[in-house]
Parts: sequence; structure tokens; C-alpha cells
Amino acid sequence: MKNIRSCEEIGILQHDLDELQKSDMHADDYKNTSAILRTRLERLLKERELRKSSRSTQTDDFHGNDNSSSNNNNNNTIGNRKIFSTGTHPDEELRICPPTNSQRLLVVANRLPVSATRKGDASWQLEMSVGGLVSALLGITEFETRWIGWAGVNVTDEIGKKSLTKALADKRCVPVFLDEDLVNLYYNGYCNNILWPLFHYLGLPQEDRLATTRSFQSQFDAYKKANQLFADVVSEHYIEGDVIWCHDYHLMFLPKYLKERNNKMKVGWFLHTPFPSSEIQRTLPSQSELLRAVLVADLVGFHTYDYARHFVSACTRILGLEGTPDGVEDQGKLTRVAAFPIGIDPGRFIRAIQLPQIKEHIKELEERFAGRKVMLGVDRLDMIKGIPQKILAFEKFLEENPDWHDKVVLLQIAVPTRTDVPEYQKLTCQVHEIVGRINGRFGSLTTVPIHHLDRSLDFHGLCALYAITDVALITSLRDGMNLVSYEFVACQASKKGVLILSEFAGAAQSLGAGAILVNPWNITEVASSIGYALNMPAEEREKRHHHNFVHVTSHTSQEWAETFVSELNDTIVEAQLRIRQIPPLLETNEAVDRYLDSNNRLLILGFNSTLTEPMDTGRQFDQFKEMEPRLHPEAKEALKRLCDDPKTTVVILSGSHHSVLDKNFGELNIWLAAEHGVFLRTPNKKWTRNMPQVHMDWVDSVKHVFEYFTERTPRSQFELRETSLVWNYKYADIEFGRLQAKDMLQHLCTGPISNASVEVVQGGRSVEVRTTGVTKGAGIKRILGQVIHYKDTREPIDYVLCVGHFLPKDEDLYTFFEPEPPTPVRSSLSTPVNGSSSDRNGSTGHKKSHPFPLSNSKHISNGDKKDATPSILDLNSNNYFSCSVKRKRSSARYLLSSSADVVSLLKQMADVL
Ligand SMILES: O=P(O)(O)OC[C@H]1O[C@H](O[C@H]2O[C@H](CO)[C@@H](O)[C@H](O)[C@H]2O)[C@H](O)[C@@H](O)[C@@H]1O
Ligand SMILES: O=c1ccn([C@@H]2O[C@H](COP(=O)(O)OP(=O)(O)O)[C@@H](O)[C@H]2O)c(=O)[nH]1
Repeated sequence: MKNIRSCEEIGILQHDLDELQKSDMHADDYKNTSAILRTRLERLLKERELRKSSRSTQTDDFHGNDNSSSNNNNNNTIGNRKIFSTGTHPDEELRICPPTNSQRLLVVANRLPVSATRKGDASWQLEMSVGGLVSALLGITEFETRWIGWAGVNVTDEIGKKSLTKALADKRCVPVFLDEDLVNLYYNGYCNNILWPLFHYLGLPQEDRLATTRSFQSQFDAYKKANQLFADVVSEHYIEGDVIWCHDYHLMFLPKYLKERNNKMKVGWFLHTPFPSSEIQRTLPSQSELLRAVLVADLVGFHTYDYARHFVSACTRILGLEGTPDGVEDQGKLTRVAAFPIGIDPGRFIRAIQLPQIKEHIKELEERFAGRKVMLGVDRLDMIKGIPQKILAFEKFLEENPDWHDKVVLLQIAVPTRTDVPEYQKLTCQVHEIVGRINGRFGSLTTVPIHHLDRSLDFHGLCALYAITDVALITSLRDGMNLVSYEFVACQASKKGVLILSEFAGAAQSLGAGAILVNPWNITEVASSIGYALNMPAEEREKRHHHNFVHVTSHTSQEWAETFVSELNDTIVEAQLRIRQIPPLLETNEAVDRYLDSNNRLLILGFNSTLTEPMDTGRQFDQFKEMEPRLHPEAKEALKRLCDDPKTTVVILSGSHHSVLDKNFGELNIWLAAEHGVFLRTPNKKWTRNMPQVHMDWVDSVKHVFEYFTERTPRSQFELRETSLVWNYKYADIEFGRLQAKDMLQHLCTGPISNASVEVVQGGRSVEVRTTGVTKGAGIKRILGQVIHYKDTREPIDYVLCVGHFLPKDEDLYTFFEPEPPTPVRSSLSTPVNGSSSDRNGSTGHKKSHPFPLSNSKHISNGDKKDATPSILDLNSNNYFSCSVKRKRSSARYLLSSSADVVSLLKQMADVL
């Protein structure tokens, strides 16, 4: 039901989109957008409500209040969902239920849910792979799922490849073949020796420990190559409409490679490990490339909000991109980033412990450990799991509590993993040594305190162990989620044992209230928690267990997958709607042709980020030399030729101080308008005041505030202009800068200038205080008057190109020249695609004739008598080109992506003269 409902929701979104495509309206674009956002919120609320009601049904279900728990048939039902409990053969785990949802899902993970062992030329044995990722993904049954991944084996011959592909096809799995060398560099090297420790806060290995043939670079190259191989296989199996769900740190390049092959693919990426703070992430040599590759995905998911927050912050700090509450924005493209906490398939465990053979096994184990409390650890033998710390804490507990020596046993299942990586080999030795020491110290002829097993258990064996355990001990130093804790809770309906859980596991955020949370590095604290757990009264155990049981049974892996896929579908529809609000790229040929055909052309150009050299966004520390903007080296020549043309007037209209403009354009016969048009320099190089004098008595108090914030925000700076003050933090830490800006704005609006006639303008990375009424739109009126006066021509302006990277406040410049009143949102549907036959309002040939109320204009004596004044502007809509540089949310008609594009346009214009 839930899936069908989700699809209906998507249907609604799709409907909105279709409607939008049919219409060519503008103002309604806003309405449609907010309808979509409302729908998302409605959907989330509805889902929450439904979840709540299904939770009560499920909890009843799980507590055995329906009859199905006594059903020994392996195919049971929870809610409306088929559950396959395990058969005797591990392969049966992989029987996939007939999906109730026809959405095809390609799950791509490094590891397939089965690992293969070769038994003959064309014969293979398939076994379940161990690990949380596989366990969780097995719980997804309601999609038409295909798995794509590595089968954990090196197959070099064609017979082997064909036969394995066939064997896996029965399990709906598709192999990606990786040769041994590649696995060594990609999986053992880059994935497990570099990314894995880094993401778990264990730092990077020294490069010389990788040996000469295994440099960072060679491992990184292998990583990219392996990702390409995955992309090849996905592309082969992709059918239009499929959702592609990429999993984990092994496949960070996959979203990029997939979209490069087919931009229409719906791609989500989910990380199963923690994502570390940006300070850790920054140490990785290839971090920028990795982050950018992930950002190509439509939706990026993490287990917890903290990991999501770290990721967004890495993108803002390392890549200099915009972090928003929805995700990361780059040039108007939003990658949604959100937390989707994983769960398990609780029914699988709850049913399993009801099976007669497992009940029998439970009985045997209880007899075996009679008279002793059982503590349990189940971990892959990985340094992140904190196994040495766990055992040392247990040792301390035994040291301090001699009464417990023969009354408690710790069963530690340590599943061998990544055994080719030297760090893992060392860990095995270390753990064996500690266990040996403790058993020697506290054991007797008949018993030992620690039973340590270097092996995995089958599903039933594991369930039985979970069920007899009194205290589960999970001491991960870091762990993406930790599903063992969930599985333990699911199997404890009757025993109601205690969970001791590391505060550094993602699960601490969901099971923290019911568990005893510990810092695994604090051996004393863990030891005393063991004592507390072993002595906990039944009532407290029940309460704690109940809390966790409700969580585990209501946050399932199925729900996790459904939510992710449904969010991914929504995200794509929303992105399409967003794109509709972005102006199209300027067709430069059209702009140049029309320029050539006109008689009196006006080019208005911004300076900062419009005509300046591009700055290096990578590093923030060597930016001082770039702090002062410089004219793009190739712009001057083109500008000179354009200025020399008698039919062309070029105006640089900037917020900068006149000295900055003088420095960059000094020798050109160009119009310069500084401080948004307050000061104007004619081509004969005379500066005059273009706007009336205003009171500046507020400056000192604002300066004082700006100085204060500049001192406290490293790499920020402020500029004192004659009519305004600007504080900018574009080279500072972006998050800190934003916080400081927020503080500053609050202070300015309530403090020193709250009564002054000034405006506080917030930019992307700046705060500007300027006199009320000063905008580029206001400035241009007066500038036009001056131009006409200076040129002494009666030829009206019949071509306007207006290009800039302007603050929203200054975009009144674009609308100033619009023939029709501006509409709130522009839409590419109604925009002259390729800048051709129709204007942004869908009409053709509208003209703007300005009988200007201009001061200093010799044509106009009385601004109010509009009809009597001659027109200085006779602008056909098709001859007006407003272009926003790099800002996609703009009221300009078109976009140009960089100052380099602006320069190239100017060169083309100069060339046709
Ligand atoms: O495939 P391996 O290299 O043998 O490793 C096994 C898996 O380990 C990691 O699991 C993580 O995913 C769990 C489920 O989300 C999560 O609970 C746990 O905290 C993580 O450590 C790894 O991320 C997987 O890719 C591996 O398959
Ligand atoms: O002998 C074992 C030990 C563990 N597991 C499974 O391995 C997974 C471990 O997942 P977790 O999220 O705790 O950590 P990961 O190993 O993925 O880091 C769990 O689903 C366990 O049921 C298993 O199948 N057999």
C-alpha cells in the first residue's frame, strides 16, 4: 500500500509538471512551485501518520498478537508484506518476493549479497555475504530489484564469467568482474586502506606505507577505473525509468560516470559509513574530485543528520559551494542531501526465533551457559569496531568484580574481513593476544571468561545467540549505523536484555534512549556500565527494551528503501521544475547579429565577476593577492574597439569605488559609473556626481561595526566607499562568514542605523550598507540622460545589452529596459528560446519608448509632460539582451556562465564592427 501511495504522490508531481509544460504562464510558475513544495510537506506528514498507524499494527504483529507467529510456514506476512524466513540453505535468503511495486530498482554496491566460490569449470557455490549493507538490502522486497556488484572472486576465463553470470542471474544479481590487481588497488587499497579509515576518523596512512607501486595516485586511478567498470555494467542493464541506487564509499564516482553516459538516469547515492567533519575530509588529496563526483547524483543520503551536515559543510568549505537546508547548490543545480536512517527486516528475526529448530538450539545454549550471564559481541574483525577496547573493559570489570568471575561469559564473534589488508592482519594478532592473556588470567580448568570466535555464524546460529544474551556489548570507535544492535533488540522480546552501545555508532541516535551509551575509549566507564547492566532490575530492563523494540520494529529496511526511492523520484521532478525557472543561456550569435543591425547601441556591463579574472576557488589561503578584482586580461582590447565605435556606447556600471574603476579602465574612452551610478565618468575622463548629495552621518557607526566583524572573521575585509560600506567574506570560512553575517545583520537592523535612511543589502558573501534608493536601476536613468547629452544625438537607442553579476536589489537594472512590466518569475517556456522570435512574454516586437524624466537632458524640460518629450530609447523587445553572469536565479532574460563568456561575446561584437 505504502508504495502505491508514494507512486500516486509522484503522479501528482508529474501532473503538476505536465501542466506546467502545457502552460506558458509566468506568475503562475510561483504557484506551481509552491504547490510542489506543499505536496512534499503533505506527503511527509501523510507518511508519518500512516507510519504511526502501521506501527501499532506491526508492534502487535511482532508481539505475537496475531496468529502468524505460530505459523511455521516459511512464507509469512507482516502488514501487507510477504516475509520469507530463512530456509535451511543460506541461498534461500535470497529468494526475492514477487514485488508489489513495478518500479525497477538497480541496486549497485561493491559487494553482491552473495559471494561466489568456484567449484569447477562452470560450477559455483554461492554464499551469503556478511555485513550490514547486505543484511539491510536483503530486507527490500517491494521493488523490482536487480543487484549489480562484485562477487568477491577473481574470474579471468570466459567460461567462468559466463557460468557465474548465469548462476547469479537466478538471484537477480549481475556481476561486475574486477581483476586481481584492480581489486588490490581499488578495494584493498583506496577503499579499505584510505577511505574507510578516513571516514571513521582513523586518519590517512602514510604514503610510504603503501609501497612504491601503491601510491595514493595509483590507488585513486584504480578506484576511478573500477567505478567506470561498474558504470559500464549499469548502463548495459539500464532501462529508461529505472532508479539507480549507488551504495557506499566504494562508488563515489559512479553518479558522475552514470550521468555522463546518460543524463536522464535517476541516480541516488547512499553512504553506509560515517561522513567525517570537513577538517578530516580536507586531508584527503583527492577530496574535491570525490565530492564533485558524488554531487552529480540527484539525491545523496546518510544514516544520520550529523553525517549529512558534515557532507554539506565539506562541500561549502572545500568546494566553496552553497549549502542550503535542502542540500548543496552549484550554479542553480541542487543536489538534495538528507538523512535516511537504515533499519533491519525485524520480521525475519522475530519469526526465526519462533522456529522449532532454533528454539531447540536456544535451549542447548541456555543449558551450556547455565548459571552464567551471557554477554555478546558480534562484529567484523575491523579496527572501527573497538574489539580490543571492549575486551580490555571486560578485563577491568573482572579485575574489579571478583564475585563475577565464574558468573559471566563474553562471547565474541569476530568475523574475518578484508584479510588482505595489513592493518586487519595486525588487528587479528592483537585481539588474539589480549584474549589469551585475559583467559589465562581469569580462566579455570573448566571455564574461560571469553569465548572468541574468528568466524561467522549462519543466520539461525546468530539469532539463537542474540536470543540468549543478557547484555550485548557494542563498542565501535565509529560505525555508520551498526545493525547488530538492531538485530539483538529484535530477538530479545522475551529476555529483555540490556544493550551497551557506543555513542559513536549511528545507532546511538536511534537506540540511545533505551541503551546504556558509552565512550569506548573510556575503559573505566565501559567496565562500570557492564556492572550496571548485569545488575539492572527487571523493570528498568523492560522499559529500556520496549523503547528500542518499538523503534526497531517501526523503522525497517523496507521503509528506509521506500523513503529513499520516493524522495529520489520527487527530487527529480522538483529539479525539472526548478530548471524551468532558470533563464536559458544567451545565444551569442543572435545578440551579435542584432547588435550589428542596430544604429545606436548601448552596452551596460558590470565589473565584479562580469569582467574580472576568474579566481581560484580551490584554496582559501593564498587569496590575498587576488582580493582586489582585476579586469580580465582579454577584455581590454575588445572594449577599446567597441568604445571607439561611434554607434556604440559602453557603460561600466559597478558598485566599486571610482578608484578601482579608474585603475582597470583608466585609458579607455568608456563611461564609468561607480558606486551603483552615484558617480559617473564620461569618456573624456571627468568624474561628476550623478546623484544628489545625501546624509552620510551613519557611516561612522557602521564602520565601527564592520571593523569589529572584520577583526573577528579571518580573511574577511571591508571597503569604505563614498556612499556605502561593504563587508565581504568571500575568502573566509564560508560557514563562519555566514554566521557572522547573520549576527551583523541582526545587530545593524536593531542597533546603530535602525533609524537612518539606509538599506542593508545582503549579498551571497557580503553585507552592504548603502543610502536608501541607491540601486543600479535608479542610477541608469540619470546615466542615460548624461549619455544623450554628451553624444548630442537625436538617434534613439535601439539596442541594449545589459550584463552583470548583480545583487537581486540591483537587478532593477534588467527590468528597467523591459517593454512590459516584469513578471515575478521568468520561465524558459515563454522565453525567446535562442533569443529569437518572441520575447519573454511570448509576444513579438514590443517596443520600449522612453520619454525620460531625465535631469540634465537637453531633450527634456519637464519630466511630467511625457508625451511632449522626444524618445531617447526606441527599443524593440528582440533587441534587448539582459544577461545574468553565474547567477541562475535572476530576472535577466538570459544567462552567461562566466566572465570568460562575457569577454568572448564582447570580442565577437568587436570583430563584426
Ligand atoms: O563488504 P566488506 O568490505 O566485507 O564490508 C562489509 C560492509 O561493511 C560496511 O558496513 C556498513 O553498513 C552498515 C549498514 O548500513 C552499517 O550499519 C555499518 O555501520 C557500516 O559499517 C560497509 O559500509 C559496507 O559497504 C560493507 O559491505
Ligand atoms: O557471523 C555473523 C556476524 C554478523 N553477521 C551480520 O553482519 C551484519 C553486520 O552489520 P553491522 O551494521 O553491525 O556492521 P558492518 O559489518 O556492516 O560494519 C549484521 O547484519 C549481522 O547479522 C552475520 O551475518 N554473521
